[in-house]
Amino acid sequence: MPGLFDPLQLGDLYLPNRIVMAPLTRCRAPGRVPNALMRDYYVQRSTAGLILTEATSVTPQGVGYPDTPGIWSDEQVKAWSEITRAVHAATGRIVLQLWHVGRISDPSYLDGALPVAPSAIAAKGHVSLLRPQRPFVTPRALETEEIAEVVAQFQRGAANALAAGFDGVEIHAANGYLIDQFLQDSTNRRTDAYGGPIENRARLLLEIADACIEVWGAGRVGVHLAPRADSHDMGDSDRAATFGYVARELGEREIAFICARESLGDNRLGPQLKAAFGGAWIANEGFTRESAEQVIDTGEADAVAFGKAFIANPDLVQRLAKGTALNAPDPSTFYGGDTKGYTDYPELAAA
Ligand SMILES: C=C(C(=O)O)c1ccccc1
Repeated sequence: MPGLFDPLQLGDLYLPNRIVMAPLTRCRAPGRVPNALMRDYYVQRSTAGLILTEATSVTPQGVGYPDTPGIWSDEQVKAWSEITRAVHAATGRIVLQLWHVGRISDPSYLDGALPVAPSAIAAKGHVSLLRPQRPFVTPRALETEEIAEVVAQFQRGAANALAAGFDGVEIHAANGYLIDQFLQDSTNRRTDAYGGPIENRARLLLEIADACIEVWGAGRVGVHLAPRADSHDMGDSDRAATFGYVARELGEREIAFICARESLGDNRLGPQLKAAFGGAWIANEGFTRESAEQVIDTGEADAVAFGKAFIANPDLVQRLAKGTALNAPDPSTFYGGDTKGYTDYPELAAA
C-alpha cells in the first residue's frame, strides 16, 4: 500500500505527496481582497501535496466573518492570481474553496439585510470567535426562484477561480454553512424541490457541483463535507443515508475528491462514504503522522489534510518526513493580525 510521501493522482491533479493543507480561515484579507502577506503564507506551504485555500466567498451576501477573502470581483481575481502565480513558481498546487455561509452571516455584514438560508431557522448560540458576541439572527428562507442565482454565484466563483490561475476548486458543503444547511433536515424544512427527501435536500449541492464541473471538468472539482454534523447547531435524522446519497451522486460525477472533516472516532462514516463515493478520499481533522499513515495504509483514505500543523509548520512535509519536532501553533494568532503567527513560524532550514 502507498504511504504518506508517495504521489497521488487526484482526478486531474498530480500530488507529489499525500499531505494536504486543509482549508484554514485566517482573516487577513482586509476589504476581502487577498494580498502579498497571504501570498507569502501560501508560498511558504507550497511543498504540501495540495493546498486547499481558506474558505472564499462567492458573493457579498455569503460572508460571515471579518477580513475573509472573496472571489466575486475582478480586483479579487487579480489579487488571487498573484498568489497562484507565486505558488506555481514554487512548484506548488493550489485549489480554491468556494464558500457561502448562509444563516451564519449577520446583518452587520449584509448592509442590514437578513442572512439567507433554506429555512427561517436560526442557529442556536453565537459565533464563538471573531464577531460581536450576539446570538445568530433568524435568516430569511430563500425563495425557490432565488436558488438558481445561488448556483450562478458559485459558477461565477468557479469561473473566476479559473481566471485567477487556480488548479481547481473545492465546494464548501460542510460545517453548517449554506450548502450543509440545505443538506441536513434539522435546518432544511422546505416543501419545494429543494427540501424534504434526501434527493431534494442534496439538489443544491449537486446543481452547484454540475455548474462547477461545466467550468472545470470533473477532474478538478472537489467537495468538502462534515458528516459528523457537529458545527453551528447542525443535525440530520439519518446522517448515513444523507451523506451516503451525496457520496454516491458525487461518485457518479467522478469528481476529483471528497475531503471529509471527520476524525477517527468509532462511529465515523468515512469508510462507508468512501466506498459509496468510489473516488479519492481526503481525511481531515486531528491526524498525526502515525494516524495519517495508518488510514492511508489501510485504504481508509488516499490523502490526509492537516490544519493547525500547517499553520505552525510551513515545512510540515519535510518535518513529517524527517520525524522532526513540530512547532506548536499559537491559537491567539489564528484569526486576524499580521505576520505574527502567520508567516513567522521557523522553518527547518532556519531552525
Ligand atoms: C470556514 C470555516 C470553517 O469551514 O469552519 C471557518 C470560519 C471561521 C473560523 C474558523 C473556520
